[in-house]
Amino acid sequence: MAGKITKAEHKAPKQESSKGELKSLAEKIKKRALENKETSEKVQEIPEAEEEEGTEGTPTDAEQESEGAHFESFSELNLVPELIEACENLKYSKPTPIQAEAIPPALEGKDIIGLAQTGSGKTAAFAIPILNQLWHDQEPYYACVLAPTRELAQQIKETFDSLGGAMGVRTTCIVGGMNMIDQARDLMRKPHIIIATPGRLMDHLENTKGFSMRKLKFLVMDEADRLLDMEFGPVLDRILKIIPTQGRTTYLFSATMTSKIDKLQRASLTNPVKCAVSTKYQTVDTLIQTLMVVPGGLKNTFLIYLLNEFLGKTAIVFTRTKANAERIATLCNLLEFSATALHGDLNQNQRTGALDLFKAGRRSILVATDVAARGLDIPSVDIVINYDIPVDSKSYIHRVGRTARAGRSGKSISLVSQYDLELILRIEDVLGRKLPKENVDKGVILSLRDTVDKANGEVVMELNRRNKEKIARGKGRRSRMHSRENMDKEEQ
Ligand SMILES: Nc1ncnc2c1ncn2[C@@H]1O[C@H](COP(=O)(O)OP(=O)(O)OP(=O)(O)O)[C@@H](O)[C@H]1O
Repeated sequence: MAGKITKAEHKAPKQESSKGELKSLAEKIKKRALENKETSEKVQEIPEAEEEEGTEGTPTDAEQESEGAHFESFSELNLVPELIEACENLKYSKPTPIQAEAIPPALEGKDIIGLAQTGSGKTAAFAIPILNQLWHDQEPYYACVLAPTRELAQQIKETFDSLGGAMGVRTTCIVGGMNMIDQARDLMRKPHIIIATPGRLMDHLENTKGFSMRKLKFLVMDEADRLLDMEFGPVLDRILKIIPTQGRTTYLFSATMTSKIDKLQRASLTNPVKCAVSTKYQTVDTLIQTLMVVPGGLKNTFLIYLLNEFLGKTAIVFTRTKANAERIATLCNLLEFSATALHGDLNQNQRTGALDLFKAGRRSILVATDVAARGLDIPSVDIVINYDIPVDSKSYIHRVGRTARAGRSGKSISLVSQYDLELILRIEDVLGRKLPKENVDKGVILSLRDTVDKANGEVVMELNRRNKEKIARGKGRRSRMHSRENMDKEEQ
């Protein structure tokens, strides 16, 4: 029985189950939905979870929305022609508000603290002034961009490549989980821009002969508030000690502001210009955010119900734990919703593979931990589902920001159990409003419950079996791997 469940990221979406009742579930759900419409009065009521009245929250420490410089085109920004052309090629018709606000002072050589909503073009806002200056200087190890996750670092590299390709810019991505020797070789080719996760960069600074950032001109911290948290703080301090402060320009960017950014400002910024085009915790207007109150024991059923409602759409489902991400992705696949998992327990090839499958549209559901919460820019994402409510309100802002990017519309739905009420109240508080409740067809949900529970039971058994195998296999290897992987904080 357990052997029939196959790993989410390696199998085609249509999977055979020995259980007849699990076959073609999507069609069955539709059929049952129709049947239930006729008998909806008769169906048993789902017990309502205890609901608390939330208070209308107001954003704390809300920033004043800045006026914002207005530019109708990139040619007004006094950039080198290669960059203007690159923006045209990328179909960037005019600068976004954060770009209009941040690029002019950046071109004057100022340090920048950039705050703008998710999906508002912050990457180009810091990449363009760096590339513009690089055009004049053409020096190796010119700029370093730090990002909290490997996937985000890779994506930032791609943005630099697209914007700077015509200028002949050399970039390299230095992240955990990849071969150190290959990376050392890439570093010896003297790239202009290094995009890195902090742990692995530190590893190279300490161990790769001939590599130093003593002449670094630009340091960028993307998702700066995340980089400054407890997890990354110590390694960041070590990096900051090694690279020069004098003659270095520093940019901090994020969609969420914390006092920790101010701390870093004290530590290493010089008279920074604060470019804030959104208030603290502001989400974009094109994003519709709702919640579903989920009675005990029905979370999986509610999720499958939702995925069926949005059949044909592209969704990211966020979980709090790696185990939940793996379980939900496997459950989705067993029930014939094509899903793949992304979390820190996968090796880098599996992580890259999962993301590529999702980006290419070969999987319509990405089930991920917060490793995918920040920065990932996948325009096709229609819906974000919070299977688990994030414990941190900032995470909520970043997670839901994976949809409704660059002016597109999108939707987020949070599954709220009785244990999550406090968390969701806190989130509503920072958002400054209550999230409306999503309507559900209770009849359909009840009709799904047995099938979903049974499938989940199979999945749990199978994953337990796989885990035991993995532990048995990994005993010898673990001690060898441990010290290096410890550096890659973004894994955790
Ligand atoms: N001037 C522009 N015109 C149109 N699209 C743009 C422009 N600048 C950037 N974009 C596009 O907007 C999308 C979002 O940009 P980006 O990923 O930089 O957002 P972000 O603000 O960093 O978001 P997050 O806070 O989630 O990291 C990208 O697909 C990018 O190509």
